[in-house]
Amino acid sequence: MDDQTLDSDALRYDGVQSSLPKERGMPPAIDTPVIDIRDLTKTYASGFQALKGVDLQIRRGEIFALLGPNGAGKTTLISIVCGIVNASSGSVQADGHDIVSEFRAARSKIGLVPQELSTDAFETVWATVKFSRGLFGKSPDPAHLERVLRDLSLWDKKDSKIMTLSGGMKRRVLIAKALAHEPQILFLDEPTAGVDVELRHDMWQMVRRLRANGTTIILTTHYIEEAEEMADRIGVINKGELVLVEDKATLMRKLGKKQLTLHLQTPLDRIPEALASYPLELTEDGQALVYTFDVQAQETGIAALLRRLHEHGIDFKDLHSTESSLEEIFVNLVRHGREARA
Ligand SMILES: Nc1ncnc2c1ncn2[C@@H]1O[C@H](COP(=O)(O)OP(=O)(O)OP(=O)(O)O)[C@@H](O)[C@H]1O
Repeated sequence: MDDQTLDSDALRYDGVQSSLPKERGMPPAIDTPVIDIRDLTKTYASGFQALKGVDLQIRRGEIFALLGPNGAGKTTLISIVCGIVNASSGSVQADGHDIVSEFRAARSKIGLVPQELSTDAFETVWATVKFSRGLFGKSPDPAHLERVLRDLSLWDKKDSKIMTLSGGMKRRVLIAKALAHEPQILFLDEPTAGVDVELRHDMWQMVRRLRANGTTIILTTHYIEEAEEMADRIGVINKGELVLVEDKATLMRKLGKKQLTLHLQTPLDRIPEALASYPLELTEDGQALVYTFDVQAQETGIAALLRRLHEHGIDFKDLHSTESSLEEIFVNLVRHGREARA
């Protein structure tokens, strides 16, 4: 380990902020990005361009969710940061270390939980996590490994061969392996794809615990629910381009729409002409009017709409409002991206 690594570890645990410049041999400021990706491109040998100039800065200690449809480039991006795939151009720094010229230092900061367990079927759980720690040149620390296995409810399986474990337990082993060398940054590639609800919640809990201890978490997911539940910030990637990066709350406020549903006293068979200028929809059974409005807008138009309804003798017996979910926001973003390119 070099001095800078030691210093930045100390800095993290003390929680001391420093803005002293790096050139003077001081550790990087705590608010410098823990992962700094600049203009990253990847063209595979087939000629396929999987990443088209991605810029992304991950903040220290955050949970960042990378969302994107199949083939968007999520795994490619993670694989480059973890040194599994070479970038075609651009640069990546992990905790101040260039992932190419300072590979070992950069990689030792990172834990990667891949989508699938490929080897180790004949190894015991204990042997495989011990081996993973050793790979990064860390001195043995059975107490740390025990903590990790206990946290993941794997302690009583420590002497079992991996091939004898259930799918969910194998997933936990992947996480234990990634945590064995105490990384500051943890990548989870589709952590809960195909796992049951209980394991998914266990994983969410574990992720929160790790974050509380200062670990930065980057997860890719197809499950919008997961991003909505877990993430501090969300990045959406589509066809190799980062379409947006935003605080989750801001994203939901900015792009979210609200809908007001008015349940009518008397069903309508169509929306009256006089209300045609309003963004109103009549439900199929004619029992309710749905009004969509922008959460951001200063004037929602609700008061005027209600007055108009009253003037036209349309009474309602009940009303309720709903907010669009992250899922709707995501689908819209990806769809609009496609339309813009078409
Ligand atoms: N070794 C390779 N050679 C050529 N093309 C590849 C290679 N690996 C990935 N690709 C292509 O690059 C694109 C991005 O793949 P990637 O695995 O990064 O997507 P993803 O967002 O992780 O998808 P998923 O959600 O399905 O896992 C896809 O079109 C894929 O077919």
